[in-house]
Amino acid sequence: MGCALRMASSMCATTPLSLSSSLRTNLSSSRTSRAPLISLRVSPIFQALSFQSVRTNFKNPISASASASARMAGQNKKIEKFETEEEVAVRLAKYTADLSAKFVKERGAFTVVLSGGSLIDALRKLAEAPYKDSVDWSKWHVFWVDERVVKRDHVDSNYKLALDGFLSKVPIPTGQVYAINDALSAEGAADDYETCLKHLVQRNVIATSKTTGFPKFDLMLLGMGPDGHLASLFPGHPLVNEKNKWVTCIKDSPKPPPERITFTFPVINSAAYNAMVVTGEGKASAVCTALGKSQHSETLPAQLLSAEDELTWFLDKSAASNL
Ligand SMILES: O=C1O[C@H](COP(=O)(O)O)[C@@H](O)[C@H](O)[C@H]1O
Repeated sequence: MGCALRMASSMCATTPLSLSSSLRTNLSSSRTSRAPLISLRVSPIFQALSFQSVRTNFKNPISASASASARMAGQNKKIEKFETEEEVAVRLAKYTADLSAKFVKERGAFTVVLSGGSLIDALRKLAEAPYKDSVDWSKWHVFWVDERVVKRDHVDSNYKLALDGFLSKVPIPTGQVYAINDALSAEGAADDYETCLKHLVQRNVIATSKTTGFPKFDLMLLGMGPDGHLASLFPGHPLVNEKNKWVTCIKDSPKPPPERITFTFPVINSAAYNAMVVTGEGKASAVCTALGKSQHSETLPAQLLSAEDELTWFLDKSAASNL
């Protein structure tokens, strides 16, 4: 695709600058929409990347005709159903681009949280025309709702997945992609990421929820496993009940790899907009339970998902087949 990625920062895992100074470095360096390569010694959490645009052809950008949208009574929860996964991807691109425009207009920045897994492929249309050129990528700040404790170039890395499938195709400033520090232990990486978020909240890059006091990301783009897990919050695991921490770690994930870090529910549910994107028949049963249409012996994490402004479930026909 002619897409070039250059690792730009000098990683400083052993002797990082203080977070506040590394943050200053990155925020100031990211004021230009195409940030130059940075060769400062910065905390690895503020990894700097450089992206080169690619050209793609994309016809018939919006065809959400098969969408059946239903707002659930009395809740800020919507379900949008589509015939195919392709239509989900088309709709998700427009939905995300529209929210980007809204938040850039309202607050001059757009804070977007990515998950790993199938979500990244579902974002593919956003890196194509018309959005590739119409979205103000310079205002995007990108975070991860969960990450595996592996090196960033490891096949299991959610960062690598997003980089290869989406981030390397759009010109988001290098200092605004907040990868997790892959040189730290699970506990260390979770603490480091939470500290990073706190600095960005202080600077109002990330908003704060007036209701909960937790960070209020503009949009989280989430996926759900067939077992009903989201982020790295798994059914029956005590982390599902965490009430205080923003970011925590799990060392016994039932889905490999076992060590991960994850946002907690107070942070996830404080997001302005949460988009849960689910496709495929293998998830139909969990979708049914998560949306309260069937019972399960234990509460699935996906059942606990909400949002401050609006939660939308984007489903293809297969995922919605038990509803
Ligand atoms: O392990 C993970 O799984 C979930 C779901 O992945 P999917 O491939 O079934 O969509 C994902 O959302 C999460 O970020 C990831 O770490």
